[in-house]
Amino acid sequence: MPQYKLTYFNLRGWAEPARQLFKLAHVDFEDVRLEPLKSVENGTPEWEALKPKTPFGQLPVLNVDGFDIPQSAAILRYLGRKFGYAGKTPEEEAWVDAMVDQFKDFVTPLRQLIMAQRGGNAEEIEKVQRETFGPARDNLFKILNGILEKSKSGFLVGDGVTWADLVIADIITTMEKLGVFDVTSAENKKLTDFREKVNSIPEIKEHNEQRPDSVV
Ligand SMILES: N[C@@H](CCC(=O)N[C@@H](CS)C(=O)NCC(=O)O)C(=O)O
Repeated sequence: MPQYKLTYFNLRGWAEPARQLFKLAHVDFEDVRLEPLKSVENGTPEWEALKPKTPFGQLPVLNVDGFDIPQSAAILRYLGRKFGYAGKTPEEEAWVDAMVDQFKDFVTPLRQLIMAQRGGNAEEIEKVQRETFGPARDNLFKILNGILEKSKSGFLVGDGVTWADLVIADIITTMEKLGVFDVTSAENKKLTDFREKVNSIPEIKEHNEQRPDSVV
């Protein structure tokens, strides 16, 4: 069995679905958590020392028997294929990739919202919500709702859970914690039920109950 080491900050962020994949597959890994960044520009001493040694100067990085893999989606695709959570056919694999690519298009507006919330200026938060984050979220939710409507399994792709489900379920949690996803809203019912379905998988449930909590 290879030795896996996943290095990230002490956040859910870009690493959480990979941590969940290890739990789902019952595979041991070293969960290295650095102090969270003080801000995107201002790192921490332990990160400053590690950054130049990482392939792309960012985390997460997965190390497999001494071999480094950067970029969260590459890590997830690699683990998903190895552990059987990447889709059952090349077409399903393509759809898993497409779901996560679609989500990645949403990251810039989401980051703008997080930065505006951190700045604490109510006018700026309202502007980002109205002009960038809100329309991007509505577009993503329309796509996700359409897919879930047609899904026979309740998962996004095929008849079982894939790494795309873990990514999307986790980002719903982040949005809830940021105050921009209302679990009580009827409009959000499909997405709320979807997240519940993913988070009810026994291994995921156990992992989520034991993990350190964070907003992102
Ligand atoms: N596209 C990358 C984004 C990774 C990323 O943004 N990492 C941030 C933390 S969330 C980071 O390492 N920041 C520290 C830095 O850039 O110095 C991925 O998906 O892995």
